[in-house]
Amino acid sequence: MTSLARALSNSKTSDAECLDSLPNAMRNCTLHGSRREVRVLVINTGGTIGMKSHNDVLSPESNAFVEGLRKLTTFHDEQYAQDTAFRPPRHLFIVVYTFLEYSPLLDSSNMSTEDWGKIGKDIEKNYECYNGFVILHGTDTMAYTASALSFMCEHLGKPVILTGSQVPIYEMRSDGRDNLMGALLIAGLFVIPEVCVYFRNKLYRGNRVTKVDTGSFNAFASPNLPPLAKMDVDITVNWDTVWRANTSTKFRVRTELNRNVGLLRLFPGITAATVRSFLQPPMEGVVLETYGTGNAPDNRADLLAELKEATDRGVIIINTTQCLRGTVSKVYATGEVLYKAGLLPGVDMTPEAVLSKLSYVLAIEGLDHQTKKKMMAQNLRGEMMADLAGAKLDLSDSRFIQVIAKSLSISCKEELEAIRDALAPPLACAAAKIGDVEALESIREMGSYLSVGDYDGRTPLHIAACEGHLKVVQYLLEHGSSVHSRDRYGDTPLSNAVRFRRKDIVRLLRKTGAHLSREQLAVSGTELCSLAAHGDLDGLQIWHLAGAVLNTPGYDGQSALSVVSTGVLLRFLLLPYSPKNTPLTFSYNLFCRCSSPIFLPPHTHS
Ligand SMILES: NC(=O)C[C@H](N)C(=O)O
Repeated sequence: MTSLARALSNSKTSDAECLDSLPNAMRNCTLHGSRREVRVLVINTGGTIGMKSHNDVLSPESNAFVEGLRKLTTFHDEQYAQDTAFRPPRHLFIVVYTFLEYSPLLDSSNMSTEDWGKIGKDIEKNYECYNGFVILHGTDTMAYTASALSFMCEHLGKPVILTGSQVPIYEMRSDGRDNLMGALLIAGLFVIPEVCVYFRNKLYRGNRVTKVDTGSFNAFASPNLPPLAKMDVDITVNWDTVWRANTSTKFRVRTELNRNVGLLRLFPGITAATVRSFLQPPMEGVVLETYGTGNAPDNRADLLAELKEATDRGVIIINTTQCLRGTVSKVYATGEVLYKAGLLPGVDMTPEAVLSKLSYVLAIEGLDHQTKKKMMAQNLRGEMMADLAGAKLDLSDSRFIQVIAKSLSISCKEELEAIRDALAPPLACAAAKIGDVEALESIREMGSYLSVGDYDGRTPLHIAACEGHLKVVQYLLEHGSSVHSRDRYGDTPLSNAVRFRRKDIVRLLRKTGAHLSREQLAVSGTELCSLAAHGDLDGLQIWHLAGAVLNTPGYDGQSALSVVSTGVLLRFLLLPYSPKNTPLTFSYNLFCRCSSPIFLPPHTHS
């Protein structure tokens, strides 16, 4: 453990102590200030990836992972860490990652709901400092943790990627190195706002996976949803499948979980007494694993009566299939009896996802029983197939695409889709520029992703933020645009709104969880001093709204507060101020939550 990591694990350590123990590498990294530097927080909870063998059995080894990685040149670029003058060429990315190691490290069989809460809270605490998060975790219960985190993380806008391995990373033949490298790259370079599992070159939605193999490196499957991304020679992200945030609410983690839930697997000959005792209070939510498309014996009145009695009492029972793939539906009389007994269909959810969804929904205070049942039937985080009735895209419905297709003599579906994908981003940007919500809606109806940027990586949200079109910004946020997208200059919609002084948009973006990046905060001191020196109250106000801290020193060590004239200062202090919205200070963000960083060598990203 580094001295800083040790300082961090002591909750009584003051911020000043943390700063004192800051290693040189960390100080250096603040000087790099490259726009191509992305930051990832790795939370190490344990699992085989960091285990060593003692008396022929594997168990987690504390304080060994970081030092082990430092010795691997692919995982740590010492030269970059030391060379403060080095500026990477513009087409290269540097992934700077930091470890937060839990104590004790756990075999994932020892994980509990409290551990899920701790991970969630650590993501929340560090949310603004990092582009993405990697959770090192044992494979045995990874599907449960990934599902639970997917529900606990509300309005998530950044990637949270769980990974681990089947063989410890210290061994000659280990899948851990590839898994960690892939997870770091995706967490750092892609805005995939989901809790995911990365394993064996594939990125899966976390609440869709299940562990299917004890011995293969291909340990996970996502039977009802294709992978979100594949890391072959190229990294291919299936953006059509990626879950969109659809929100203008800030990220938060809900750690309250109801533990009165359970899984019951039906088998021929199960007795009514077994079912009765399982459904006894305090049980509140049950995942019933049934046969095939959700079937149970319809010639067992005793069993069905126990189920009915429990649902009448308010126990929520979800009908899921024992099959690995497929969905629950009302095809057979043996399935219909379960609907009549008050069970809800689990559609195509995995048992892990249903269990954690129940645990999450049942713990939400202030919801009546009916609302909780309704939530269980809703697709909250992409955990189940949406109701597709009427949602099927028919490209020929779109007149615009039809006209273009006709003039190019194109008729096959693939070619039409290619045209749509090529045209949609610039069209959406043009619609955002003129504030045309209806045009954006039509483009979205064609099946296009409104977060895709133009040739400069500028998304419709960047453009609407510059132009000050509040309604468009609101619409885009509610339809999957990410507040964290960065254009080729490293600018975010928030920094654009600040530059063009769009206060109402800055407020909305902040409410949604947008924040200034480390680089923007680092230069904010000088910018604020300049605004203060010119008596530009409006400019100071907008930076303040965006989260800049007014006493951040500029290049000469002076802050805006020391530069500003008294008149302006007094006017400024009259601004409405809510302690809840106070941004974390720069030094707190940057140093006190970080242990010593490790540098990945530059990665070419096409
Ligand atoms: N491959 C693994 O990580 C298995 C280990 N028992 C764990 O879940 O922690």
